[in-house]
Amino acid sequence: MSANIPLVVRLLASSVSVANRAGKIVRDVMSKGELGIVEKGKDDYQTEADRSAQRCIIASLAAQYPTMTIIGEEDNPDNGQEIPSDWIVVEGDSEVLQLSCPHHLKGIQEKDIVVWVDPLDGTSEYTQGFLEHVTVLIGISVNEEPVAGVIHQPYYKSMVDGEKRMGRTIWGLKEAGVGGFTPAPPPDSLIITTTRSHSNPIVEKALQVMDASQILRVGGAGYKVLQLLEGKASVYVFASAGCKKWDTCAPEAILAAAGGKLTDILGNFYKYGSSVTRPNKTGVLAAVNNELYEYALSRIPQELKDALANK
Ligand SMILES: Nc1ncnc2c1ncn2[C@@H]1O[C@H](COP(=O)(O)O)[C@@H](OP(=O)(O)O)[C@H]1O
Ligand SMILES: [Mg+2]
Ligand SMILES: [Mg+2]
Ligand SMILES: [Mg+2]
Repeated sequence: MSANIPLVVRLLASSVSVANRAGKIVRDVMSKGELGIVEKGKDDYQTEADRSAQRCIIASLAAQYPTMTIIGEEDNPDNGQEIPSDWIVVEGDSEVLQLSCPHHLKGIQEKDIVVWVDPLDGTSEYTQGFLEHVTVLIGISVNEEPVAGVIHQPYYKSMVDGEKRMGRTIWGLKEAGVGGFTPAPPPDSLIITTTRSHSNPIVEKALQVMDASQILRVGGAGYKVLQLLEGKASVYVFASAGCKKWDTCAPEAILAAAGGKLTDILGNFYKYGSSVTRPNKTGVLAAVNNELYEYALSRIPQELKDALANK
């Protein structure tokens, strides 16, 4: 890769390529049928696919960007095993390498970047066979702010030049654009997307106040933001702790690159520096444009905001 291409663009190109490789690992683990499920906490699981995909992504990025901070969801996923050499991906996606870098990101160095890796978002759905909901997320933050990201969907089916293709990779770079999918306008009526497997009474209360025509309950922060980008849902509402920085970094960056917004339920942006706490304690609120976002925020009652902020 040319050293003349700005770091952020090279890193996004590397992230697209390695997310594709990680997606193949996710499919291979499922085909073998040995998921190796570990219960990390209540309603919180890890599989061999989460562990292996994370090892692939972190080893590949660390090999190319040795001084950069990379934070993955899973703790100690390697268990002392060596990484297969074909899991190390070092070439970058050629289309992304052509991107013109926003001026203010041109001088960014490895020390200014934190990469947030969710090797498999939607693990509950993966173990239950809702495979379309599963994504691989790589979020790139610069000085605490998400600026670029990748959402890879390993089980997305399409036809390319008359051939069946499995998997697709959506990317975004703030102020430069998005790719890997066809953006669509939001639906005509208000459709909310929310959690399928992590609800509670406050989550439900925040859905009721939206006065929506439909509520879609699907897995993963990545998949919910894809539904916003593709015009399948108007707003993503999750009034609960539970999501972490690796769930929202890539989706927030791509949504912002597409003109949208992702914050907590109070309307505040999360920060993504290496020392922040991992949990997104005050929930998630997101939309593909400002009008929908402001509508949704205006519907959240103060007592609900207080309930989340004071938990
Ligand atoms: N109550 C909770 N406990 C643990 N994880 C939660 C959670 N609520 C949300 N999450 C995490 O946030 C992500 C999106 O959740 P959801 O599908 O419910 O919207 C999932 O990421 P992972 O699948 O990567 O762990 C999920 O585990
Ligand atoms: Mg998890
Ligand atoms: Mg996740
Ligand atoms: Mg995960």
